[in-house]
Amino acid sequence: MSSIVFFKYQGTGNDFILVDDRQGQFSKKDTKLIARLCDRKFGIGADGLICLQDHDQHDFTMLYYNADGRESSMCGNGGRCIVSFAQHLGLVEDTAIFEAVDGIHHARLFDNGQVSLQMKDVDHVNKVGNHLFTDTGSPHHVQLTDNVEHTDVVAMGRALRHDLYGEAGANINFVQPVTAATFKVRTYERGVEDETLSCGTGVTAVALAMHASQQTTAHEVTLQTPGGELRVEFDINPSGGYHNIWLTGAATQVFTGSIDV
Ligand SMILES: N[C@@H](CCC[C@H](N)C(=O)O)C(=O)O
Repeated sequence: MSSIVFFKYQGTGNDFILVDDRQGQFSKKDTKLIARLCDRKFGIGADGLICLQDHDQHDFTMLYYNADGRESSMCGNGGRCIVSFAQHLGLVEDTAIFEAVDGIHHARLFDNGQVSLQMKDVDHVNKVGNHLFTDTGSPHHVQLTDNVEHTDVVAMGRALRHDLYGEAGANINFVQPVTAATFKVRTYERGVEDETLSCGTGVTAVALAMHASQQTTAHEVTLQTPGGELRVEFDINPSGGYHNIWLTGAATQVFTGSIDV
């Protein structure tokens, strides 16, 4: 039997197991192991697992795995958490540059525990029937609803995730406008196959989709999720699309430990 040292983080309630894999010893191909570590009854419990690895030019590399144990696309809240973890390890001070599956990310850390993460540029927000779709590092369906609190996010999310997007799936966001620049959001995440308390790439998609569909004219949007508040700022490309997109919110270490495997 061996043991794994881990660090548990959460970013607006989206929770992750962080592993310092600079020695390259973690079994990254072991889907069953990662799923078991993320299991809330048989493991540590988390929406995903993130490995921090060395990078030859930048501060570190981020590898992201969903709770089902499979490597996936970008995780915005996880990106904010790994930046905070890198500061904890002494790898960065108040800024960071790292590589993730969707490219290079810049980040800023603030004394109040907030972390801002620059997201990849977004060229298109597509309107399809009664919803919008965009890719902010991960694929997101965005759908307006009159009452997000009473929306059956799990049942509707699960159905749409498969019916509209097939095997690969997408994350499904339900949105309710609150003010001219504030929206309530609940997200069903593929790979977790459940609602999570917030989703960073999800609220980024919502902010851009609300702007693209004229639900807001603001370039700084507040997103209220069940796990807390996030802010998304962006600039508009003259030819369409968005750049200089920043996601900001808290990222906190919850506990550390080791687990026998
Ligand atoms: N929670 C994440 C998104 C993680 C990836 C997603 N589940 C997928 O597979 O597309 C976030 O904060 O962005």
